[in-house]
Amino acid sequence: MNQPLTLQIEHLNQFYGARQVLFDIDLHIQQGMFGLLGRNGAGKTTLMKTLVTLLPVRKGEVRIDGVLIKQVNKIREMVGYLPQEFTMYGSMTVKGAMEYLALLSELPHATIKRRVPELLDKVNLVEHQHKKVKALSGGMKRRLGIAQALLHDPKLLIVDEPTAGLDPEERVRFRNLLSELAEERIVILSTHIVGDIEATCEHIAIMHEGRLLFTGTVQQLLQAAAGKVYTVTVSRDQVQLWKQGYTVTGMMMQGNSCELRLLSDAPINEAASIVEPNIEDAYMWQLGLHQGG
Ligand SMILES: Nc1ncnc2c1ncn2[C@@H]1O[C@H](COP(=O)(O)OP(=O)(O)OP(=O)(O)O)[C@@H](O)[C@H]1O
Repeated sequence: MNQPLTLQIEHLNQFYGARQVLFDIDLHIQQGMFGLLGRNGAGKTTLMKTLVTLLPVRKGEVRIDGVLIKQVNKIREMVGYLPQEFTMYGSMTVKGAMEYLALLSELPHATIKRRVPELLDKVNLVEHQHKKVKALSGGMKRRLGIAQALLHDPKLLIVDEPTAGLDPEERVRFRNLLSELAEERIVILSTHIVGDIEATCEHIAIMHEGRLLFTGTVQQLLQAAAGKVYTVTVSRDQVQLWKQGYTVTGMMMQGNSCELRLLSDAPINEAASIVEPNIEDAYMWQLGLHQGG
């Protein structure tokens, strides 16, 4: 009865007019939290919009829990979406806006009465429910965004760049909320912030220029960069030279010298030490592989 949820994306190509922006995307995602990492313009939003049926699939196949994405009405009942630029009725109260959206989603009255308070509680906004939406902080607005995306209890929740502009405390709180929600559904978190992924996702994909560069676990990503990350101390005036020769992932100035953290496929020199990759190094390593660096 309780089969694990799956999202299957096969040979997905996506276009804006004649311009192709996604190339042969193959992804199988299971229940839990999944991180989609990539620079601005990598194609993350396009993929998210495709999954929530805002863009039609012209080439390839997508199934959510076995249901083909072409069954738009069915799919819309299964997905919840918090877009990057999320705005809500600013002069309504938090509770009022939720109820209004629930009405627009044609939820039955009895369900609205039960679910709106439940969701406000889940996202920790009960004490702010009578405030106007425009008076909420950035973090609270995002949490309200999540609450509205959960109104119809979706099996797949998609959150696009949710922590941009949040302070560190709000960011942690928001990530924890997503982890909780992923206990009973698939949550896809799209971000260019490596730390968001590291803290929450076991499985990840890296996108670059419309293609998947990597899919696997965070552990596998780190493993792929093992033995490729070095630290070396150089004098300040040599820093530029080193930056031209290597991908530098960290710099720490110490008086007249500087400790560089850098990526290299081959040993550098006796003074350089190999260190454990962190996720940022590992991400940069994948980008470098793609660019032939
Ligand atoms: N409506 C559109 N029409 C034409 N091209 C578009 C459109 N939206 C996005 N693109 C292009 O598609 C590519 C992928 O953009 P997309 O927004 O999916 O990337 P992203 O990884 O989500 O980046 P960001 O975080 O900046 O939104 C980019 O080259 C972008 O310029």
